[in-house]
Amino acid sequence: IHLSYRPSTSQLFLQTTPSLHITGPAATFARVAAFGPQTERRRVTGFGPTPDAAFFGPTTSFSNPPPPPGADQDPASQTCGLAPPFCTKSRYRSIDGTCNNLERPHWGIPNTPFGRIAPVNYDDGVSAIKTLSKTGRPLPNSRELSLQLFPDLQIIDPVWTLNTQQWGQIVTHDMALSAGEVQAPDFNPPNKELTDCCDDNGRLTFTAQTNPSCAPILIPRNDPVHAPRGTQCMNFVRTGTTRDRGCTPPNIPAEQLTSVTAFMDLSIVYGSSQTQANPIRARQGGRLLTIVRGGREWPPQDPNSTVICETAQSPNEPCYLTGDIRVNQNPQLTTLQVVLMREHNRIADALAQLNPHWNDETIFQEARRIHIAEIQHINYYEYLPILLGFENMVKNKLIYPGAHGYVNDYNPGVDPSILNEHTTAAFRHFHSLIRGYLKLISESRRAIGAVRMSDWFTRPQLLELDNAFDHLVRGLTTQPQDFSDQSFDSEITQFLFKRNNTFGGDLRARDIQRGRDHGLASYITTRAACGLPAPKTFADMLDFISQENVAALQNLYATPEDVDLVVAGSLERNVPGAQAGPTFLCIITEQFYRTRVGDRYFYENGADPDIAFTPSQLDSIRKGASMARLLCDNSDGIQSMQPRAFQQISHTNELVPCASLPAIDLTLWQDARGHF
Ligand code: HEM
Ligand SMILES: [Ca+2]
Repeated sequence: IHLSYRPSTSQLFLQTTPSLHITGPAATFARVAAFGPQTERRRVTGFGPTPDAAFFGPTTSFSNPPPPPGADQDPASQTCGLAPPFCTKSRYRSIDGTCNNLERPHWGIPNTPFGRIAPVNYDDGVSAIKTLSKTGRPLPNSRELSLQLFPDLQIIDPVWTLNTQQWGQIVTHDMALSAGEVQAPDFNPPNKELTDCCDDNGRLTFTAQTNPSCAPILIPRNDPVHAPRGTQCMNFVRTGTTRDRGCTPPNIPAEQLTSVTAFMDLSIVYGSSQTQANPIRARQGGRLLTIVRGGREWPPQDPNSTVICETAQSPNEPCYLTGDIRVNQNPQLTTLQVVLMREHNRIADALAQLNPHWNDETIFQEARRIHIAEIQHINYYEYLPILLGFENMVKNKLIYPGAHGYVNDYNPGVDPSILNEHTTAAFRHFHSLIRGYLKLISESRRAIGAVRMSDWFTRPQLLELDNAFDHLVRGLTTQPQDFSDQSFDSEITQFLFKRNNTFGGDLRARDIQRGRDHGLASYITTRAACGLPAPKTFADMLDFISQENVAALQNLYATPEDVDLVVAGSLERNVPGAQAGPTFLCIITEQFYRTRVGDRYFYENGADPDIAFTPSQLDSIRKGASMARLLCDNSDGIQSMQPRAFQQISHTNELVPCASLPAIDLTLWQDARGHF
């Protein structure tokens, strides 16, 4: 993990990157910064009274475990053999995130490992998937845990819309993609032969024995859905690691690699590499490439459509190409991706009007930069407070409400990499918010129909049928999301990617299995890493988990030390004002702190005048960026929206005409002085 963020690594980059050669005090700083999280001791502090007093106790500090012997000789393990990039200062972010951190140009880029706050936990200490209890017996089966602990209770959220749930998947896809997951159609194109550990009929294959990446989820004998049908397994392929790529010595634990930029930089729109970025640009007017059908703009067709959209009934059916391979996974996700693509082009068209002398590249980069700022603002000031609690965000310096002018909190010593605990455990808790049936809502906000999610996995054609696009957008902002609790919708626990079968996969079982695949530390160890009281017995867990759930855990696990983070984290009572328990809240808060202060291009940062927005531009982004306006501006013909679009319509959040909603004033980007 961060083990090689050490002086040796730092010297490597400093020596091979002439433009960054630093001497004197700055060099000392670079060496210290090279220790990354080890020197950057960060404190997460709590808010308000809660059942878990300790979370609100003095501090939590994240320091990484000491590097194992030999780690110091291995600077390449961080970049997995990639040559350190040569950085020149640029007004714009690179597409792949390189050189965001000028001292650590590879921080936050694709094909680097996730970070961790707690030590690895593999069966063999270095890479084998966790299967064994401390007692030596097998751990409880992932599917069994899903069935026993995460039923479909359909308890709906009284305040927040489905848009809150769905935007979460957008935020996630911007930040992480566990690499080498080749089984699901939503990820890299599958190489079926190599990765079919369990075939389409639910039978274990020969590959399951020959491919060490196979870790199929076995169907328990008492499975009410799959056992009667004779299903043996669900496919599961392990995530690619530093060891798979041969860039870690045998005594260093494997770390999973990510495929996208860690930065909140709309890599889902613009791609995480030049190879992804090139085919989606129009190379004209700074626009993204679109196809016009039915008088509306849609993303271009994925050349690999028969693989990516495998449920499509003909190769001519729409299957979109965007910056993210998962775009076609479910209709609501695709809806928001189309909104974002159109928003780029809307901004680009306005800039082109205002600045006829700008070329394609300038318009593209300026539009991208404004778009990213807008989404960062929505994420930090409108979306995240719903999940993390406003007070918590203020106290932990994730937001500065009421700030005028810049917030110069960029810290080059903070590694913006995504924490494994965040992407593999904590943020997946919000799979609990998913609703299986998506309402289609008219302009007068009446339900005119509903679609079943599992009928439309990897089939984005739905968006273009009978004006469904607007109906889906209004559905997102009208239908309540599911409550944040231990209930997971059966559309994702019994029917995930079911294709033409009656039943399908189980996302919760996959979350649990993935946690073991990634060698996540146990629930107890992770609590300790967060500075929360670590239960020693099952009874100790009663302080933050209900009696029924503790009893169920005790029934399933041989010892408290075996309890998975993914499992017990989702059983903790929510912290008041937040949508997760103390452990997940700690992890997610830490993540979004790093994502903010580890991003040199964060929109509120004004330290570098070549990068910063002008104070009036920043002011306009703060006043004009909103989820409501974003949806209004980029739907086909929606006329009205409630101002707080993550929140249900109510007498304090009534529908208003779209045109009356505040907007970013793009005339502030008119280049009168030839400045840009
Ligand atoms: C709307 C329907 C959704 C579906 C069908 C879905 C499906 C999936 C699937 C299949 C995976 C990979 C599972 C694995 O094999 O490990 C995944 C990963 C993940 N999902 Fe979801 N998801 C949905 C929504 C969400 C939402 C709303 C959130 C959070 C707010 C979320 C957060 C995550 C995260 C953090 C990961 C791990 C990403 C990575 O590291 O690769 N998902 N999801
Ligand atoms: Ca990104």
